[in-house]
Amino acid sequence: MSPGIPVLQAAHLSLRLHQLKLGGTPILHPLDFAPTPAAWTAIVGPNGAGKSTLLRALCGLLPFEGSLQLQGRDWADWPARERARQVAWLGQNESVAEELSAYEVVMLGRLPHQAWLAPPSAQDRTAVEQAMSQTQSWEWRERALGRLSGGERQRVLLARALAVQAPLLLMDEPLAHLDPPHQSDWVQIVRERVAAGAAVVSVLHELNIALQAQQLVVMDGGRILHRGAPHEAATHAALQAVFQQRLQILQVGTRWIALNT
Ligand SMILES: Nc1ncnc2c1ncn2[C@@H]1O[C@H](COP(=O)(O)OP(=O)(O)OP(=O)(O)O)[C@@H](O)[C@H]1O
Repeated sequence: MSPGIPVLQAAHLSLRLHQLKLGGTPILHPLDFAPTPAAWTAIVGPNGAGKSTLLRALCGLLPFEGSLQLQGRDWADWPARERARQVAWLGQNESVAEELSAYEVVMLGRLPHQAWLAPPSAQDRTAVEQAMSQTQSWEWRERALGRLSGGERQRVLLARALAVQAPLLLMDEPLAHLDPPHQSDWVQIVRERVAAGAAVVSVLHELNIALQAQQLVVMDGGRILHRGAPHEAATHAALQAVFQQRLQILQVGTRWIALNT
């Protein structure tokens, strides 16, 4: 990564249903977005706010209007394999060949690093083992993905995203199916990635986890309504507004927590 150049920069990015061949309704109104370097950004907002659409557009999975640059270079100008080394993606309800072993699934994260048809290198195997150890999924490495529980499967898919070792990590509802201890482990993994210089962007419904991010992006109606730190009164006000004033945000020790009311 070149210093001073944003890892990802979306300018005037918008998306209408006709770009999905469905009409002309705007799903994302023109917005600018650039994840803070070496930081964790959490995107939050009510159902249908456009969070997943934004994240999917940011990693090139949806057609959009506007500009998207990865490390200062237009998204479309990147060779696909090179780009895949720069951006790791964990989607919602991803379909993956269920008969593959957990190890094989995580190794898919190394494909952008491998020469065509070449066997995995020692470096690939180390990256996979590290990622599976981090998500505590190593012990079921030989089990087929389709024979894992929802939370176990999610930890394998998280390991696949980590195994890419990309400077930008985009995750859509990464905590789905994770129990509270594994949610805390996820936060720890994100902090380690950020300490190593990565930018992490996650869409989260778990506000108490999102309030531990460095930056919150609050969305509603296909727009970004607010960006700010979790301790800022303006961030609390934006959260309360988009969630119909049905939240109380309290400080507990050094942390902020949201209570449903
Ligand atoms: N392919 C599609 N066809 C029709 N409408 C769509 C499509 N994709 C998204 N939408 C609509 O766009 C809006 C934003 O959807 P999106 O999935 O981005 O919301 P979200 O903030 O991630 O919601 P949630 O919290 O419920 O997951 C919603 O109203 C959704 O119904």
